[in-house]
Amino acid sequence: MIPLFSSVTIIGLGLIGSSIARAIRLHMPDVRLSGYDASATVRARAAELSLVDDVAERAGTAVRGSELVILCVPIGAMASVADSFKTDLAANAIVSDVGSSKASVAAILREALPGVHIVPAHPVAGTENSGPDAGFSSLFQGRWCILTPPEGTDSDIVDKMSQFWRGLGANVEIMAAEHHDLVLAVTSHLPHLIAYTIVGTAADMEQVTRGEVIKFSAGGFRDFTRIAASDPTMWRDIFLSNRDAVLEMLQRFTEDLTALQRAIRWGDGTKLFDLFSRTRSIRRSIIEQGQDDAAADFGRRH
Ligand SMILES: NC(=O)c1ccc[n+]([C@@H]2O[C@H](COP(=O)([O-])OP(=O)(O)OC[C@H]3O[C@@H](n4cnc5c(N)ncnc54)[C@H](O)[C@@H]3O)[C@@H](O)[C@H]2O)c1
Ligand SMILES: O=C(O)C(=O)C[C@]1(C(=O)O)C=C[C@@H](O)C=C1
Repeated sequence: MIPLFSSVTIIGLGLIGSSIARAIRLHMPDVRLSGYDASATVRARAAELSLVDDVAERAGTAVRGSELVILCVPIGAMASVADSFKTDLAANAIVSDVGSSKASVAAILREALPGVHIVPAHPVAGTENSGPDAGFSSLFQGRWCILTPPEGTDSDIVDKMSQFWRGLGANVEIMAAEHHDLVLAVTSHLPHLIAYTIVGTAADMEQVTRGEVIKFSAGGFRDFTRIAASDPTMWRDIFLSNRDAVLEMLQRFTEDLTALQRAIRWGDGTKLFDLFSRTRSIRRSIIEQGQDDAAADFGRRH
């Protein structure tokens, strides 16, 4: 296969950046990889792990001569990072990112990098862990990567980015950034908000329950604590950047929760049973589609 890119730069060498680097090494071994991270500790660790061929001391040095630059930093850092390397970008370089919300990141990149080919992406794969040691090469295997190219993007460039993600093992879907943000608000952002809330509430209850919440945590609560252990910076930025879609979904959710509260208060067992049966079948169809936790479980174990 003709290599899609001869050189790729990864800015931000944490969970996602280091997983992309590892997957490129595995599936596209001829690609010249360079990287940069704002943290000197992460840069040193990336060099120790040989995640990339060159760990630069500046973002501008890392992107020089690169055909593809992927921003793997928290959403709140996208604008300043893009600004820091814009004068060093090669002509015709493609810039992409992996941010978990898309419309606001696309606007930030468009403004910071006028005239540059920008193809925002979101690999819908991850774990609650962060940093260069948390990444693994199979993270994207069989997972979705959603591309949200702005209208008018050259179709050859979109095809190239689709092939790139397929090359890393992902399935690719293309959609509008606003639609992505609405879908992910319900499938990813709201579940995280619920997990953060319930773990916070339980922690606040510790005095009343004499420490027994943590002591007897098993099953349901334990699953929530995994999600609620996710990176605070990353999730703060997701909620601030996808505010409108999250608030809309939260409104719907609150209404549904109130309906369940009524069902419990009035002893409406049929309503509860019907909902729980419907949700059980949703879980089963997710498993049948092969979208279970296999990749994330692998990452947690290794
Ligand atoms: N964690 C997930 O499950 C997941 C999944 C898909 C997409 N994402 C998105 O990927 C991005 C990165 O998330 P992650 O989980 O890899 O986080 P991470 O904390 O593991 O890594 C982020 C890295 O970016 C570096 N960084 C921060 N500011 C920087 C700057 N200004 N310049 C250069 N480096 C900087 C940090 O030092 C860190 O090493 C986020 O935008 C997030 O929304 C995360
Ligand atoms: O499995 C997890 O730990 C995740 O939360 C991963 C998850 C998700 O919600 O599915 C989190 C945020 C990303 O943008 C993509 C994936």
